[in-house]
Amino acid sequence: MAEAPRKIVIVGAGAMGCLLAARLALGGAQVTVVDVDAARLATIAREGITLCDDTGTHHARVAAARAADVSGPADVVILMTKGMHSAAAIQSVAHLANGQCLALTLQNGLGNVEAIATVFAPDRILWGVTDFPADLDGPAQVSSHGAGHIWLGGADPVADVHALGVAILLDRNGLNAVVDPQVRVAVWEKVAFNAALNALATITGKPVGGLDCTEGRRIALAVVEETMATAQAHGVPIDRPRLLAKIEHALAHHRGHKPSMLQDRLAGRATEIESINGAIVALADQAGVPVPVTRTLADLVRMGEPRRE
Ligand SMILES: NC(=O)C1=CN([C@@H]2O[C@H](COP(=O)(O)OP(=O)(O)OC[C@H]3O[C@@H](n4cnc5c(N)ncnc54)[C@H](OP(=O)(O)O)[C@@H]3O)[C@@H](O)[C@H]2O)C=CC1
Ligand SMILES: CC(C)(CO)C(=O)C(=O)O
Repeated sequence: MAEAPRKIVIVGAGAMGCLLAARLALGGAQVTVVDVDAARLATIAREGITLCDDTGTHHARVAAARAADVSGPADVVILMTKGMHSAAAIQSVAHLANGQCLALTLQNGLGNVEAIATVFAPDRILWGVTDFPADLDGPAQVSSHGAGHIWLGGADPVADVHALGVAILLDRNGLNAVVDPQVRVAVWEKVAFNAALNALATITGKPVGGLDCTEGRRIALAVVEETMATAQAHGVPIDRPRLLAKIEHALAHHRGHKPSMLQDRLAGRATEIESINGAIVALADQAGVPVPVTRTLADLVRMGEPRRE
């Protein structure tokens, strides 16, 4: 797809979904957000989304609807729920998965592409990562401070041809997007980053800047080494200096940000621990790679999860 798509459906109108929706709508795209929270949808439909970023406060008009009420055709469906909701969320928009519609996930963790692939054909699925921080300040109010980027590509090489058009769409709306020919590596690097910082922030209750101490750095580095060994065993060559530079960037520039996993913990919601640390541990066990620190962080986060009745 050489031309940038314009009709966008964002599934999951939380912090990241609202950030993407506001930026795209402010740039002139037709954006509809979908969520399971009827009250949030009603607020967005009535008031639009308010975005506070380093350039000021912006109000974006965005359509909002329940999944079943969204009619196609759409150019792109962007999945932005938490990982444990991916399967249900993508099934809810299965009626849009026809014709030329693409699906993109910028979610953290592993397993989201597999959920999308139950609905979209392999040549329509894009994946990627973002280091934009986003915090919900109200049902339709999001803030994002500090620099951020998006890296994306085809989840399967047959989808690579569509990556440029979507990257152009995101990039021209201030979302600093590029096509990454090594997007699988980027996704794994982000998983390592989140396994270190998000889990540690959730356990300690500290925002990113609170992890910038000898102990925080020692634990984060151990998780990085373990995830690198796991990735290597699965044929994914993580770039160590680049990953460490991303962690340093977050420690320096996202100091006040509460990682999304900590936001979930503070709100009493389940976290993405299974698709981040849990997924690394499962893949490490398959390959016989020891990951004691990552496993311990996973167990500590699990101990704080809301009880399943
Ligand atoms: N926030 C951040 O700074 C960043 C987040 N990410 C990643 O982006 C993804 C989204 O995170 P974030 O925006 O923080 O998450 P949020 O929890 O803020 O938003 C997710 C939204 O999806 C909704 N949802 C749940 N199930 C469904 C469903 N079946 N259909 C439609 N909507 C549903 C949730 O509703 P309810 O609350 O009722 O469950 C919620 O409104 C995650 O993978 C996260 O790790 C990546 C980079 C930065
Ligand atoms: C914003 C960022 C990159 C840092 O923690 C993130 O991925 C998250 O909050 O989940």
